[in-house]
Amino acid sequence: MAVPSEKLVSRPIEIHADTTGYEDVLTPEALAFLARLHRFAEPRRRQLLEARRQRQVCYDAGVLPDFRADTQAIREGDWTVAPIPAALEDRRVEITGPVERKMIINALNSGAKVFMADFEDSSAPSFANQLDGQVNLRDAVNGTLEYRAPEGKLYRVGPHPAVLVVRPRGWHLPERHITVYGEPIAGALVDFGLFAYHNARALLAQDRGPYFYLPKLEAMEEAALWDEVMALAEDELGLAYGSMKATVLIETLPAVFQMHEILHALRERVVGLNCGRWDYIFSYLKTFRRHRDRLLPDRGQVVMTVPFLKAYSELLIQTCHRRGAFAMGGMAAQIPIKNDEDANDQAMDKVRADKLREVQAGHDGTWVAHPALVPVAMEIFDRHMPTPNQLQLKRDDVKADRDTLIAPCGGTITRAGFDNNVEVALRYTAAWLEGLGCVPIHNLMEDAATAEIARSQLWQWLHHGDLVFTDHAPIDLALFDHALATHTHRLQGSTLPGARRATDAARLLAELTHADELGSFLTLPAYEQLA
Ligand SMILES: CC(=O)SCCNC(=O)CCNC(=O)[C@H](O)C(C)(C)COP(=O)(O)OP(=O)(O)OC[C@H]1O[C@@H](n2cnc3c(N)ncnc32)[C@H](O)[C@@H]1OP(=O)(O)O
Ligand SMILES: O=CC(=O)O
Ligand SMILES: [Mg+2]
Repeated sequence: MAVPSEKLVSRPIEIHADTTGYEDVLTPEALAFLARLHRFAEPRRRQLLEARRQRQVCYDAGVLPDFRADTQAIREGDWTVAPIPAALEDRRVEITGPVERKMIINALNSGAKVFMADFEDSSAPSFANQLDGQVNLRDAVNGTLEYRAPEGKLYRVGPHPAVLVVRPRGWHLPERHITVYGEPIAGALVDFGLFAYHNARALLAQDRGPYFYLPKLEAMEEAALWDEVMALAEDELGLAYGSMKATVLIETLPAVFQMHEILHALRERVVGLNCGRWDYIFSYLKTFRRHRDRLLPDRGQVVMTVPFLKAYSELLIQTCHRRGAFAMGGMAAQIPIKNDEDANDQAMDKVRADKLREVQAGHDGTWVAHPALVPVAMEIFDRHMPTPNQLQLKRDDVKADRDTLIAPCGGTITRAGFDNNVEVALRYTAAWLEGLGCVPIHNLMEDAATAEIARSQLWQWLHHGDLVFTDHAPIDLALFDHALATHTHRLQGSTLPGARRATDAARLLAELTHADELGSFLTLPAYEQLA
């Protein structure tokens, strides 16, 4: 008798988790919709991830990223993106945050123009976090979102909520709790698909729409896959072609060389590009992991005015405005500092300076991580951007060539910078394993992207041999092991987020840092251990 194949024994779509409370989200129809998206996208998604690996092999062999020869006609062609919907015409300040119930209400009420609801950098993607997020967002769209705090305070969405834009996970992350014929479905499709299935029609009826931020793309083909997934979803849901809108984060080094191409691939639905500066720095580190001449200094020194970051943000503005798309700025990591007025003033000044640089460069809007920063950023953009956006500012003066976009970054590696990287990478990973995707550490917002920078820098500094600190002391693995043990001990004995998973996080970080190769994403091995 023939042995039944995997396809015959496993059911088309299965959930490997407790679904109590999610029955209205995980309906048979919604799951069938996810299965269709999966069957359509999965083979290509795998090819695209393989193409990323192949490109990295070339970079490791010494090849430098560059503009593509085969897409020159797109870069030089005369075309623009489709008109931008009225609800998104003024996005001067956008607040971002996890899809947690109270925070969604606070973000919608924050006075920001847009709320980017984040299933990605600020979410530890446990099944409960991602599904609770879907329930919360569905309630927000239906107008039934409320939250009663343990101390009794009732949270409700006010009369003028920010416009909702949802960020699904990147193409690389699987959702192991949902399988199709035994194969995990992409996290990106789960976050996008469930949100679209339950909310797209309702949003369009409210003069808003199914709007998305697309993270961590590395090539125009990855954008094209999103375009086709959205077109399929529109077709399945009976929506007009192009009604789903996308803003793409340019947050990888390979993608900066394909910004025209990415806009072109999504031209019927793209609204803008965004400078995802933290992942971009991480991507610079990863792309050049074998290039000793492009090591980065302490992450505190890698600010937006260093040549490679300045060139990236200005080229993004020029590219977007040439195509009629918005050029969104990024996130300053400062958050309000309680109980220290001077330190708080200094932090707010840094945010103001960052937002001033952005608006004067020609950005059409910016990001903040905390409601208290909305008026700070708003004041700068209102003063310097009297129009809803700056599409008219073409920035034809910008000349960002390949060499500037990958220019080495001067600076120093200090003991304090090394130690801070160990502490942040450990504490963030430990908090993430407990289910928290964004944590304040030393008064800075730390999320998956900033933690990736911290752990990649450690790897880079430790695997290029013979590097020394500013005081000439050698940077070596014994020092790392010692710092890791010290911070693990400290975290274990504290009441900080992550205390319960400190040992697991330390083990993971030690493995990643001692490994001969820089791992592609911290969150991939960490996901195996996420409760
Ligand atoms: C690289 C990138 O991808 S950036 C984008 C991803 N990162 C983010 O989105 C960061 C989002 N920010 C956050 O998660 C939070 O601001 C943190 C974790 C950094 C700090 O949060 P907290 O420690 O709760 O800050 P704090 O105690 O000052 O909060 C005060 C109030 O503001 C609320 N709040 C803080 N940040 C946010 C936010 N981003 N959105 C909505 N509400 C928020 C808190 O819920 C709290 O509400 P309450 O007074 O009603 O209880
Ligand atoms: O997602 C934003 C970033 O800076 O990374
Ligand atoms: Mg990012």
